[in-house]
Order: sequence, then C-alpha cells, then structure tokens
Amino acid sequence: MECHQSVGWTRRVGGWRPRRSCAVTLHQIGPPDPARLSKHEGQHKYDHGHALILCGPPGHGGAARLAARAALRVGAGLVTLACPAAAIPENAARLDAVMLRAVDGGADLAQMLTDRRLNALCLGPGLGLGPVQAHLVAVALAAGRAVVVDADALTLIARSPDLAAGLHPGCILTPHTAEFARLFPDLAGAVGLAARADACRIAAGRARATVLLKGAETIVAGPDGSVAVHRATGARAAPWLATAGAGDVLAGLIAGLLARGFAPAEAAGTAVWLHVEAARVTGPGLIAEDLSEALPAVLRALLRQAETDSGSGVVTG
Ligand SMILES: NC(=O)C1=CN([C@@H]2O[C@H](COP(=O)(O)OP(=O)(O)OC[C@H]3O[C@@H](n4cnc5c(N)ncnc54)[C@H](O)[C@@H]3O)[C@@H](O)[C@H]2O)[C@@H](O)CC1
Ligand SMILES: Nc1ncnc2c1ncn2[C@@H]1O[C@H](COP(=O)(O)OP(=O)(O)O)[C@@H](O)[C@H]1O
Repeated sequence: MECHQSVGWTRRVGGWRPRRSCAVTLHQIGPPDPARLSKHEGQHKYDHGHALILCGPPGHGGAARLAARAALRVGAGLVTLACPAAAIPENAARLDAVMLRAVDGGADLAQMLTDRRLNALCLGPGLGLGPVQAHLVAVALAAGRAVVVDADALTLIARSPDLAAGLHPGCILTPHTAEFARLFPDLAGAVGLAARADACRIAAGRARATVLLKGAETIVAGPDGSVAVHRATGARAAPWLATAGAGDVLAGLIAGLLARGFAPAEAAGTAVWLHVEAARVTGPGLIAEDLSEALPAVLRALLRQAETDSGSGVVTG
C-alpha cells in the first residue's frame, strides 16, 4: 500500500518535526510464515525459549495470567510468572503449565535474570504503579533482554525520563491510544491511518524501540523507520476484541514469540495477525480468555495450509 507520509526528521524551532511530503510504502501485515511457527521433531522445550511475565500484587494477577497463557500457547517452551510472594497462593490456584517464582522487588528480579535462558520478558499487565514496580521495570530494561513493555509499565515510563532512557532496540512498546498520548503527548491526536502511522514511526525513533500502536488498525513501527499496518476492518473486522484483557493477551503473544527467537517487529506483526485471527475464529461473545484457547485451531489451519501448498498433505506442526 502506497501511503503519503513523512520520512525522516528535521530539526525546527521547538524540537524535532517529521519531514513532510515523501511517499513511503506502508506494509500490510499478512498471515505469518507457518515455517516460523512450527515445532520440529527432536527439539526440546529450551529450544523454544523461556518467557518471564511479571505480575502485580494479590488480586491483580488476571492480566499477567492472561499474558502468560498466551505466551505458552504461541509456543514458548517455558513460561514463568514472577509475582510477589503474597500472590503465590492466588496464582498457584489458577496456573498449572505456567511456572511460578516469588519476586518481591528489583533485587529478586536481578538475581533471577542471571539465568540467561530467560530470554524474553513481559512487563506491565496488572503490574501496578508504585516505586517497587518502577524498580522492577528499571531492572528488567537494564537486563538487555527482549522485552514487551505494556500497560502499567508504559505509564511508569511516561512518568519517568530515567526509565524511558533505559529503552533499547530489544523493546516493544504496546500502547493503546491513551497510553500513546501519555508517552508521546506531542504526537497524540493523529487522525487517520497515514497520520497515526507517521506518529508511530516518530515515536519508535524517539524511543529507539519498536512501537505497536493498538486499535482496529494496528501500526507496528521499528526504530529503523519501518512501518507496517494490520487492518482489522472490512472482511477482517474483529470488533469483539474491544474487551477487557485483549491487550494483555497480545502482550503475552509477543513475549512468547520473542522467546521463540522472533525479532521485535516480526514478533509484533505475527502476534497482531494471530490475535485478530483468534478473535475471528471465536466471534461474537469473545472474552479475553478465549483468545489463547482459539490459538491451536488458528495455528493448525496455518500449518495445514502450508502442507497443502507444498503438496505433502501431511500436517506435522
Ligand atoms: N483482567 C484483568 O486483570 C485486566 C487488567 N487490566 C489492567 O488494568 C490496568 C489499567 O489498564 P487500562 O488500559 O484499563 O487503563 P489505563 O490506566 O491505561 O487508562 C484507561 C483510560 O484510557 C482511556 N482510553 C483511551 N483510549 C483507550 C483505548 N484505546 N483503550 C483503552 N483505554 C483507552 C479510557 O477511556 C480510560 O479512561 C493495567 O495494568 C492493565 O493491564 C486491563 O488490561 C483489563 C483486564
Ligand atoms: N474494534 C476493534 N477492532 C479490532 N481490534 C480491536 C478493537 N478494539 C480493540 N482491539 C484490540 O484489542 C486489544 C485491546 O487492548 P487494550 O486496549 O490494551 O485492552 P486491555 O488493557 O483491556 O487488555 C488491542 O490489541 C486492540 O488492537
């Protein structure tokens, strides 16, 4: 899709401004390559990575649990939920395949991250907005892992230039419109696809990270200036995604794909497509819990199509 929008920045009085009037290609995010999502004979769980999902205090764990289950469903080999010790009983009662570790602050997290096999983190869903959580975000960013920065972690970063300075190219920021406005107030208010894409591209350059701006038209912009869009409109409409926790599931999907070794922009685009496809498979009545449960059918259909296209007719997955 050809889209008239700016490329590059120019310095003007009052700060950086996008350069206008160049035409760049806004890539459409389509179905992922099934070969990237399959698992092969002879591989073991550590070949598919280990995602760590940070969780908030007792009574606030639902969002992180949704993310953790999505990370596991999309194929991360292992997923661990790190929560305050006081929240272990609640989470243990609600989780089986997802593992649990007590993390009461930044020092505990730093100790845990000495295990290099924990290769992807998810920060923010239901995390909380206090100083303990801010320290967790600082430690997680400093660890230099692939990181999904969502929900409360975005709000903390918007409040703290020091935290924002810790962002790096391994980060994927996943704001909804209000979170985007908190992070980038001067870029908020863009109306229309081209303007939103432009705002997202500038934000990614500024953050030195991938930015995924959520909505019926979701934009994924990389720090290298690349921009892509997934349009859940028309034949791919998914209005039942407007439900509490859908964004937490998306964050978990991205974290799971990062654990599997996907690069940030590829993880973001693949997750957005799978998320919408899972919503479309489920249809009316969808709640966030349904998205992960719909994933096996979505993945199987993708893999079956690939087998049919290659002519073998055998689904190996
Ligand atoms: N089941 C759960 O445990 C859930 C927990 N959640 C957690 O609740 C915390 C607060 O997240 P919220 O996003 O609700 O709240 P926020 O504190 O980020 O802000 C929500 C406000 O932003 C406005 N807004 C504008 N555009 C919006 C958009 N596109 N999407 C959403 N809000 C928009 C809304 O009107 C609302 O007043 C996070 O930690 C989040 O992870 C939510 O994700 C919902 C589900
Ligand atoms: N009308 C819609 N059409 C398509 N996708 C939508 C629609 N409304 C919301 N979504 C998607 O659902 C998710 C909602 O995320 P978010 O706003 O963070 O909610 P929550 O914080 O409750 O998880 C995003 O991925 C967004 O793109």
